[in-house]
Amino acid sequence: MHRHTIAVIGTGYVGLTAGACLASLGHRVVCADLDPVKVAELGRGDVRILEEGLPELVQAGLDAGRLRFVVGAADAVRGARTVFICVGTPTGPDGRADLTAVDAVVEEIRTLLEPDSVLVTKSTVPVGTAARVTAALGRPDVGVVSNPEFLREGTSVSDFLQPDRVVIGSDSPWAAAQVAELYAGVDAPVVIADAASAEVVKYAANCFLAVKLSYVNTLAELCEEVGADIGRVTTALGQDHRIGSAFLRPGPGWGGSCLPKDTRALLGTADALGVDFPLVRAAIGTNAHQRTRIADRIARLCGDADGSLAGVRIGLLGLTFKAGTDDLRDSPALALAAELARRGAELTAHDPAVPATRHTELPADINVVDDPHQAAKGASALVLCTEWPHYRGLDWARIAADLHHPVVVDTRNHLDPAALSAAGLAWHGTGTSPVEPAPTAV
Ligand SMILES: NC(=O)c1ccc[n+]([C@@H]2O[C@H](COP(=O)([O-])OP(=O)(O)OC[C@H]3O[C@@H](n4cnc5c(N)ncnc54)[C@H](O)[C@@H]3O)[C@@H](O)[C@H]2O)c1
Ligand SMILES: O=c1ccn([C@@H]2O[C@H](COP(=O)(O)OP(=O)(O)O[C@H]3O[C@H](CO)[C@@H](O)[C@H](O)[C@H]3O)[C@@H](O)[C@H]2O)c(=O)[nH]1
Repeated sequence: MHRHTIAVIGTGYVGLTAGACLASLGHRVVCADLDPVKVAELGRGDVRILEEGLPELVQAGLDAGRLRFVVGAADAVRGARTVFICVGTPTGPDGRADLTAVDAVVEEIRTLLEPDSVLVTKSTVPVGTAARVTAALGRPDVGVVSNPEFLREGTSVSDFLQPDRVVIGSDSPWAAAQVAELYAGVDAPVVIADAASAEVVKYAANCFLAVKLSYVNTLAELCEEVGADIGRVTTALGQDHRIGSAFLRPGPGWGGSCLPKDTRALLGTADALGVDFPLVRAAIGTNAHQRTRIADRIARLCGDADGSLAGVRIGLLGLTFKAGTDDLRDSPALALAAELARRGAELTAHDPAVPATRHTELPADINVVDDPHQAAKGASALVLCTEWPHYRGLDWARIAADLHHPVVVDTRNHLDPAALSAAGLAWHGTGTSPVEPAPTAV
């Protein structure tokens, strides 16, 4: 395998994972970020994000002398044959992806790129960006490639090294081939496409997943109305290989740094092109409906008939957008918390990845505690928002004694209803019938 010299610009979830994984494949990688504190920490092997296996991989890269961290893109691109842009592309004021950071990197390195090198966008960027980058570069010798990233937070390393596929899009076949070579050590199909198709694939995948989840969440609502069980429905549904069993778990809605912003961005692109995409719009609307639906349910259980929760104390288990990550961006738990607070609830929350010291990142009306049992103390309901595995093993008898009302709302059907019932708690799952406290327990 050829060993390449690579620059990675941006050391967030994607850049740091890509940098460390590419180094583990034998390449020499220089990662750049704007934040000097982060660069110094990473240079010491100090990884501040929660990603399984990433600290070890970064340390191994540093020890082998194959991974370095520098401040600023300019320093990183010197001597690099391939440069990956991995900076953020958040939602802009019009709903479309804001390309300010991508444009800034291109402007910064335009004249510094090595002759005949390749510039790759790994950031999620709207269709047309490769053409825009090519025009801004003004460097006919430099190949421009779209190589969208499909990793999930929490499992970023294994997703990067064992992906379902690698997508490489370019209008320059030599540049696509050069990027494909970097993945020689990865056992996955490589899809070579034109740049526009590669850019579309990324949004197509995330929006499909969002549609699938909104579909499931509405099915769950339907199941509640008719007395069916969403677990049984999705098991049978997923056995149809045309549908697949992944991504069928109902919950408080889909969140995170990608699905919400990428659905908005695809709609923005479609709108700008005069293409109506009602499916994606409906998926977003259905997702926003989940917080209202769950808050209505909580209000029925321990608030007023009019939906108010004035002065009602609620305990929340989980704040991150899913288990296994410390990321709070667009978390459905926070959306639900905001809705509950709007109705007057007093909130105490626990999350293993959000110690009380991170309270400054949260709305002031959420009291963060470091012990899940504390979240239950004096609350009228305990609401599970994030599926952290250890929540299954909580001391339910103690929680039953501490709760003001013995009610647990499990938005993800993560807990064991029998264990809760035996401890004297009512379990209210999603898309299924509630389980009342066992008569012997009360
Ligand atoms: N987070 C994910 O799971 C995921 C997965 C696939 C794709 N993506 C996409 O990848 C991109 C990055 O996402 P992320 O979650 O890693 O973002 P992030 O916000 O965690 O990290 C971005 C990093 O880029 C740095 N940066 C910004 N401008 C820079 C510049 N001019 N020079 C050097 N560094 C700069 C920032 O300081 C930050 O550290 C986005 O487009 C996102 O949509 C994210
Ligand atoms: O059955 C499921 C699966 C997921 N979710 C929720 O859906 C959201 C997104 O989950 P996931 O896709 O695992 O999170 P991300 O890490 O944001 O990954 C998505 O977004 C990334 C950024 O674009 C892509 O690279 C990934 O392929 C894509 O899965 C979270 O709130 C999950 O709790 C459910 O409610 N039920």
